[in-house]
Amino acid sequence: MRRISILGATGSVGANGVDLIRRAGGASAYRVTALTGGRNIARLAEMARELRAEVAVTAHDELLDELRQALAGSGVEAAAGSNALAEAAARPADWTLSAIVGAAGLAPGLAAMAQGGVLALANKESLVCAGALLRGARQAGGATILPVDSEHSAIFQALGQDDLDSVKDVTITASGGAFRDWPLERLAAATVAEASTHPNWAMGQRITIDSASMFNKAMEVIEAKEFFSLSSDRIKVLVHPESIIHAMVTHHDGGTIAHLGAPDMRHAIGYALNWPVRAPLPVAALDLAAIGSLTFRAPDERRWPALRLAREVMAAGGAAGAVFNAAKEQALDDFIASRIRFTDMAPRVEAVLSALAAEPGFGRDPDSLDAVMDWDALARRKAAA
Ligand SMILES: NC(=O)C1=CN([C@@H]2O[C@H](COP(=O)(O)OP(=O)(O)OC[C@H]3O[C@@H](n4cnc5c(N)ncnc54)[C@H](OP(=O)(O)O)[C@@H]3O)[C@@H](O)[C@H]2O)C=CC1
Ligand SMILES: CC(=O)[C@@H](O)[C@H](O)COP(=O)(O)O
Ligand SMILES: [Mn+2]
Repeated sequence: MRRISILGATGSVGANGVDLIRRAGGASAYRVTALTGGRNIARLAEMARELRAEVAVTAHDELLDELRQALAGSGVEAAAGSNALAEAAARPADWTLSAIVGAAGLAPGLAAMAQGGVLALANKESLVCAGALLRGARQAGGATILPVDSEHSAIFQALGQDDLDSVKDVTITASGGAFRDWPLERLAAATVAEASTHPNWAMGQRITIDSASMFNKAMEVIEAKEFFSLSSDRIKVLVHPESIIHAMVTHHDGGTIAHLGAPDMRHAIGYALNWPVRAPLPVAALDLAAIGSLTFRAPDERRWPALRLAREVMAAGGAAGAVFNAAKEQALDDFIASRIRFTDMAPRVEAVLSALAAEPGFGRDPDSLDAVMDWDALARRKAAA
């Protein structure tokens, strides 16, 4: 029986993964090694009981007793804290869904890679802050990384067996998020509630706000560079309000292959779960006649300065990705806590990048998890200040 683990099971991507496992037969179809979560102990315990997980882990030490009580009599081990998270991720599993939000997903993701198997990667922050480390782990441990971010899954699927040398460029689409059509002068007053709605996708709050600021797309451009080893000039962004086309691959022969689908993450997660086989999934087929038309616009960098920052990060290389991600996470925390305005986030991240560019070693790829987390901590402190 295939062994699986889901890191971040209680979140939006994680719960979609659990839904697919449940529909495939749950504990009678898969042996569930580890399920992890954060603060949502009731949900974590319920999932772990249902799927008869070997271990359930909360990231928070202080919630261990609550998790133990919720799992009493179930036979599921309970554990807590960041070390326990990495230890659970390191237990043998053939397939691990990396769906923790933020740089907190990096250490458990690397631990899962070290034990081999497939890492189905939704946690884009890992590739943004530690692309070189993940590539190294892929080579060293014999692990396979499959993309779960919808655009990267779309590129992967559109590429098929084609050689990257035949590819002129790839295009990642962006919905434009909550404020796509707002007048620019209104953006400074955008509230957290307004930024936390998405026109097409149901997702966690953080990525939803990142969609509105376009930091999500900025991260995805860097993710595409790291995942597919493409240079920045071969990765384009196109605003596509309907979120039906997720990505396109354009070849030197003039052909463009697009990947289309309903905005439902169970497609990308299920594709990675069943890869290399295409199994049926509970995802609605497209009715293009009902949709009628698909529209496109060029991205406006005045509205979305994060896109320009992504290009600068890719040009800088080295620790820039780790600094960019951490400064963005801190700026997002500050926006959510109403300490800064929506429009303050990009200038804050840009200021941190400029300030830390002068630090020794900034131009070198961080060569260990500790080195990445040192840059991460420094960037957060700078952004908070
Ligand atoms: N949502 C989506 O459709 C998509 C998401 N992604 C990416 O997937 C990842 C997950 O996103 P999403 O599911 O929306 O996020 P959610 O906020 O919905 O879920 C995040 C998960 O991570 C857990 N978590 C939060 N903080 C920590 C921490 N410090 N340590 C360990 N675990 C933690 C949460 O636990 P708890 O809730 O119990 O506190 C939850 O299980 C992100 O990297 C995102 O960018 C990519 C493409 C699409
Ligand atoms: C589902 C997914 O992959 C998200 O990253 C999505 O793409 C967000 O939508 P935006 O296009 O608005 O960033
Ligand atoms: Mn995406």
